[in-house]
Amino acid sequence: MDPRTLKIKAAAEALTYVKDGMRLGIGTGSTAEEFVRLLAEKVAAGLDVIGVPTSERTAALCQELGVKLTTLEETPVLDLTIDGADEIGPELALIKGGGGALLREKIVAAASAQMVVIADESKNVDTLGRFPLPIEVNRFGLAATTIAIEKAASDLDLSGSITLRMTGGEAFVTDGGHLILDASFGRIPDTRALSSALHAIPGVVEHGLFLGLARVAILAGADGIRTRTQP
Ligand SMILES: O=C(CO)[C@H](O)[C@H](O)COP(=O)(O)O
Repeated sequence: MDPRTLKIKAAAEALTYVKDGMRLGIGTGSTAEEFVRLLAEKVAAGLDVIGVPTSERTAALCQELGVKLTTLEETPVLDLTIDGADEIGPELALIKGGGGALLREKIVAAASAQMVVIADESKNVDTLGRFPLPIEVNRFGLAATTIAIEKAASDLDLSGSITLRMTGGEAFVTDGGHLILDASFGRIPDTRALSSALHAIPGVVEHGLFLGLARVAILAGADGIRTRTQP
């Protein structure tokens, strides 16, 4: 089955979690975009929901397709966030941020009563870290922040390249105006320790480890849909 079909299947299953009147967090990325397309069809058929987009890109798609939007200022408590992921590990710990929206994605997920992750089976892993961990950093002090991240990683026996994300020959800039460092650690056995160590570095705005946020992962594979849950 081609990758897009799998994404659509996962997105369609996620729609069953959406109920009339819900306040939604709406994720970013190609899988989340399939969800927005299906959601827009339901909205056109009469479903009444309102959403907080996790990126300017998602906001633009929602506006184009007629999905009503709000902000966390107007609607600070959400019922459900649907979003993709780059990796889904034990206890539904995630790596996110491949699309560069990790800061807003984490804020929106944390403001939601439930987070449902949608992906194809290839994103399910035994240990997080094969996908480079996105770390959003302030522009100021980039070199010093990078050294501090290397030191924090080394203290946890993690090593690997840490590279500034580029796009079209220029540094990638997030919706919040920050930069992204992609850290290729290979394996991250202790995600909580790394999360705490990164949060302790002043130039780190946020990182792509999503711990204790996802409650459901909908995984689409050649054999059908599999749902993983985390109490
Ligand atoms: O975290 C993300 C964006 O910041 C995305 O959810 C993640 O990169 C997965 O994207 P895709 O569905 O395109 O594989």
